Amino acid sequence: MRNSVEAPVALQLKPIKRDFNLFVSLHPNAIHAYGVRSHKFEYCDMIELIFLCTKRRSKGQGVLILGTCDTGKTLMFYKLVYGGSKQPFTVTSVSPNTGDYVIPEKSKTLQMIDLPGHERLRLQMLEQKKSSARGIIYVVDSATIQKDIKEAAEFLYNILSDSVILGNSLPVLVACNKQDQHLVKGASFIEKQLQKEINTLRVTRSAALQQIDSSGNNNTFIGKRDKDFEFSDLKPLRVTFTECSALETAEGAQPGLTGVESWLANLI
Ligand SMILES: Nc1nc2c(ncn2[C@@H]2O[C@H](COP(=O)(O)OP(=O)(O)OP(=O)(O)O)[C@@H](O)[C@H]2O)c(=O)[nH]1
Repeated sequence: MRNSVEAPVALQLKPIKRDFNLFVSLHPNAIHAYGVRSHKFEYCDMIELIFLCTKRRSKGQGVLILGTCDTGKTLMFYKLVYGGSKQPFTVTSVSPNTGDYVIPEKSKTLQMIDLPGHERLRLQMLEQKKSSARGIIYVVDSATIQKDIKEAAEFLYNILSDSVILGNSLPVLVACNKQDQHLVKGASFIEKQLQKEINTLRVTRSAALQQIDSSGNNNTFIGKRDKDFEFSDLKPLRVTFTECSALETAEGAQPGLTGVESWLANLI
């Protein structure tokens, strides 16, 4: 994880001695970190305090495109990175694809990273790339989601319970792809189904882990303990849903990737 720290201008200050009350009034959030270890506030405390005040949440430029197999991640990647100029014939990915996406009208660039959906590779690849991420697009196939709900929910659960992703509050967009097909499920239906499945998963996963760790301490329970799981319970991590279609059809079918592009525009 990269932490960017602003230039410690206060290092140029002369060593000072101040009482604890002044320290508290300078930085109330740091009381917990310092406690009442010392009633004197020294030069080295000042340096630590400056660090605490200027430390920023790590933010990479990468946007991970994740999902199970054949949901349309690679096609989406090509559409975003190369626009309409390249409509590739995609095959099952075994390694990441990376390329730049320039946000229209902002002249800012995000690095799109399409990761393989194969179950043997996806967690390992996520592990390698997660710390450089600024956001995650989780792609589901809206035509087959009912049949594949367990696998789709399980991978999403792994993502949402990851300590780095939770710790960095990475925004997650669930892209309900292939909306150009007939009889597909809409975003709100998919959201409810995923919530239901994750609700079950978090109980079974926690129970399994409690058998291993009798202390009962594990970080895999996401959401609130006293109610059914809802994505909104993960705040400050934001999970949003959009309907999209990565495939360009002859009629230029809607919704295309409009929802994905407006979400990307708000990432920077
Ligand atoms: N109808 C339709 N087909 C799509 C859409 N997006 C992708 N596809 C098709 O779905 C199939 C799988 O697409 P990929 O982009 O290779 O899927 P992937 O998620 O990268 O698959 P893996 O590499 O196995 O993880 C291809 O035949 C695509 O043409 C879409 O929006 N609509």
